Amino acid sequence: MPQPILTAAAMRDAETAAVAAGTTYAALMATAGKAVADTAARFALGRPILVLAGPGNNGGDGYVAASILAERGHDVIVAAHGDARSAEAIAARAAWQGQTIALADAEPRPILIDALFGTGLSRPLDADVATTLQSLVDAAEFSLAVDVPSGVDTDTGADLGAPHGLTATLALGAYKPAHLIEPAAGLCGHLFLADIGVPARGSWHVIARPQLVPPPRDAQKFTRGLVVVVAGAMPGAARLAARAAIHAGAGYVILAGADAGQPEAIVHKPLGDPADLAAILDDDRIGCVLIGPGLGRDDRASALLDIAVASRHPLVVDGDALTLLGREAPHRLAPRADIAMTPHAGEFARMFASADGKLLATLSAARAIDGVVVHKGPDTVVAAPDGRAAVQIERSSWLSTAGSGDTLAGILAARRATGVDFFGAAQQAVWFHTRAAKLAGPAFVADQLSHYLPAAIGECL
Ligand SMILES: NC(=O)C1=CN([C@@H]2O[C@H](COP(=O)(O)OP(=O)(O)OC[C@H]3O[C@@H](n4cnc5c(N)ncnc54)[C@H](OP(=O)(O)O)[C@@H]3O)[C@@H](O)[C@H]2O)[C@@H](O)CC1
Ligand SMILES: [K+]
Repeated sequence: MPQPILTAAAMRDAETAAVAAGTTYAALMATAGKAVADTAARFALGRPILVLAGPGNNGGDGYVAASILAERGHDVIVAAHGDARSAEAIAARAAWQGQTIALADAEPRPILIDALFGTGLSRPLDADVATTLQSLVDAAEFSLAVDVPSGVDTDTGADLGAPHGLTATLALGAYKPAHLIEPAAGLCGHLFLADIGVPARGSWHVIARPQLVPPPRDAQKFTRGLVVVVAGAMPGAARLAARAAIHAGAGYVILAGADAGQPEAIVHKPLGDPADLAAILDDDRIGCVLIGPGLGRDDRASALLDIAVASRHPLVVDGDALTLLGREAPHRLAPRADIAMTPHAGEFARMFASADGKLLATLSAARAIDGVVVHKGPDTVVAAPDGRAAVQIERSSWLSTAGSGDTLAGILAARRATGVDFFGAAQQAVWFHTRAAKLAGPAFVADQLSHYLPAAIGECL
């Protein structure tokens, strides 16, 4: 099973369930604190440690970690902020035998453990706390956030005054949205996950490496998956998408409305009148249609979009087609089942409201169109209308290049055409896209991405 992603409330529920099943909150805190101590010790290499301990159970984890590290012979000082509140945090603080100073008096030390606030943060950090925390992080050689960086909203990933430049974050028990959704994800540094013995389940998870099987022995090009890519005003974008589709496992790719270019295996079909598209799409062998990359935004583009929406095949809507739909997206796509769209942040904002953070906004969009929404970015979210969501954890910032989105859309169409449903196909597409980018190396051109897709697929067989 891929790793689940839990909100703060869901994590608390999981802890409550674990306690009902026989453990105690104190035992959970002991396990969490030990995980923090183990991780800090790996990187401390004997250097002096400063633990910042807040008033809640995050601070409690910090006191436990401080005690374990001191017992192991490390030089540890705790800087406390606020009185411990919960019974477990009070006990953890009482058990700490070493030096305790006030946060305001803390001097930098090479190793910093940030246990000020965790999933219980309920408002932005006070300005003086944020300033002190930032200066201690800046001066540290290695800084580790306990559970989440202090000052991020666990559920939305909003920055509520968290420090920039943390070296690492140790997620306790399960990933939370803040570990994966920007801007909080970018503030975590290296991400580690500690099992604290709390069984965590949910309908959200991180995107894992796909598991594929080769085509069956009796496979032929049409059963492997027939993709139709519709070209428009800027045919280069559709060509990139078609190339990605044929490298991503589709058996047959038709580029409607543009010269195919390379590779020759892509089949070109001319589109004189938009109505020609209806004839091309009248084919039961088609496994997926992609419309949008370089489509244009004029009347002809809109007519092509209407024909694609009216077709009976699984449909990927991307690029210009999303801008054409705008706020009308839920209405114009209402007659459709089996649909996926791939907006970047700007296209998403033109179609849907974005309150409540990226994860919830994408889930609500998926419900609105009754289809899968792939909300692209460094923190791509794939959401299904039934409430399932998957978030990218492997990343490549080199994917921020022209044609990258066209390539993703082509991969998605190919994976859907192989028979995977859109929720699964979208996760595969996001994974292959990122993996191909890593294989391509730095500063690649989007045209090159397709060539690395077969190797990425090969890693999943
Ligand atoms: N349950 C368990 O056994 C386990 C829990 N674990 C650990 O517990 C963490 C969650 O603990 P938590 O719920 O106590 O929340 P946490 O963030 O430490 O502090 C909340 C306190 O801070 C206060 N406060 C909030 N915002 C503030 C602000 N801006 N400025 C000032 N104060 C502010 C808030 O006050 P209030 O909002 O009530 O006014 C409240 O008093 C979790 O992240 C993990 O590390 C795991 O180890 C597993 C075992
Ligand atoms: K923290």
